[in-house]
Amino acid sequence: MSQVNEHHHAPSTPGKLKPEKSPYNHRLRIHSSLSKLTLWSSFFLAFILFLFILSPPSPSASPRRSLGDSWGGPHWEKRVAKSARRSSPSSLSVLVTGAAGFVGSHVSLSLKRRGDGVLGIDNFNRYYDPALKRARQRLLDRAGVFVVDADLNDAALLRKLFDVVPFTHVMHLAAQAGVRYAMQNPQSYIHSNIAAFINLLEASKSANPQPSIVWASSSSVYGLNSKVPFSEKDRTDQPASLYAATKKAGEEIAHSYNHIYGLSITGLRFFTVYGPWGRPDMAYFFFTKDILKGKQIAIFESPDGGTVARDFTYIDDIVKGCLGALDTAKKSTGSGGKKKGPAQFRVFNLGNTSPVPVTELVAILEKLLKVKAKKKVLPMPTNGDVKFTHANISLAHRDLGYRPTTDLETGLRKFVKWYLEFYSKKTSW
Ligand SMILES: O=C(O)[C@H]1O[C@H](OP(=O)(O)OP(=O)(O)OC[C@H]2O[C@@H](n3ccc(=O)[nH]c3=O)[C@H](O)[C@@H]2O)[C@H](O)[C@@H](O)[C@@H]1O
Repeated sequence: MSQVNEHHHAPSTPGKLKPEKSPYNHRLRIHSSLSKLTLWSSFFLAFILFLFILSPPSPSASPRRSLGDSWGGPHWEKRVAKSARRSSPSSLSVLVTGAAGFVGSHVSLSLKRRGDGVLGIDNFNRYYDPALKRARQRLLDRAGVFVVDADLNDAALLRKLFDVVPFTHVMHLAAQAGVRYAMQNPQSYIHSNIAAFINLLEASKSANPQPSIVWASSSSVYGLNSKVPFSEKDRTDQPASLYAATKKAGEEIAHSYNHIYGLSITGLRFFTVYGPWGRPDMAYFFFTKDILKGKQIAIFESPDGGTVARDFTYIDDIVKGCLGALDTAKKSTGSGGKKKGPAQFRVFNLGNTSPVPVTELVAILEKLLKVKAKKKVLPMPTNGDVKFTHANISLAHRDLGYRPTTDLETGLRKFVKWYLEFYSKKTSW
């Protein structure tokens, strides 16, 4: 989820519907009956509004935002608490940010399935089709995960959530993703990846108990690093995009909160995650769409004419890495907003350890879709793309038990199956 703040959560003010009094109603009867009518219809409207505010949001609610989406109130708090309730004291209670996003929805479902309490939050912004996010939300709703429709920059909301639920963990997956979009909308990266993250850390450090935090960084922090495979020890001070720079900044900000407040924080550097329910802004997704439509696709090659490759990582492997990170996270040490001792601080690569050229990705898609792609080879744009990514995952293997098992063809087969079903409209999600 990205955090473009399009929405306000001003409490509804039914009191504003007070009937107006006419100073002339003693003179003219007609005026009198008119003002009575106005009075009664105002009461009626206020009553309807009151009922509407009290009514529980329907699980099959339309993707449109409604007054019922505003947060607060006893019914809302009950829903929040219920969703976050764990099945046993040894289970986790996790606040998942970006829960209606690609990785967020998968992680939320996995946690819920194994008995953890999960509360989601997402701002449903329009970076890509919100209808897909709403479809993921419906899946979550059916599984018993409530997704609060709000922006992480809303500090009062976050305080409220931590008041209602003593979260043991925060899985922070909300972000403005995408490498190339940063040229178009730089502010959205600051809003979501910097400001929202700080807001979340502020709320977490003041919470009692302080949760342990696991969050999504990115392989893009390696930027112009040319030493392969990328190890956590390699330099990450040469970002090639604003997106990468904000993720790197997030890692440094996380360190300062760990140092000052004793928050336990784990950053996960994801490597080009793909799979069912994925993000339509990513190449494998829109290549599939365009190939099926017979539209030309652009395949980037590096400035020296070489292939561009990615360490594409399947969503189920990433989910296992996220759960491994949550399960091995130590407790935060602070309380009352004050550090009581040193806290855990970790960074892991979560990749597949086998880079595949984009040309190969396209060949697999052509095979699975049984359609020849109309390809055009173009020089890689200079707006943030890097030539090559390749993860060294020995640290994640050692500490999280992380071991990816899905190769690109197997994973893309699952993606294509989902894609065809989802967009066939035969299944209603
Ligand atoms: O690993 C990561 O850290 C990042 O992975 C992806 O970024 P990227 O690998 O650039 O993914 P895509 O945008 O799907 O591009 C995949 C490959 O296709 C190439 N590409 C993209 C678009 C296009 O039209 N043609 C093309 O050849 C890109 O150069 C790249 O090599 C995600 O979009 C980021 O949010 C994430 O943080």
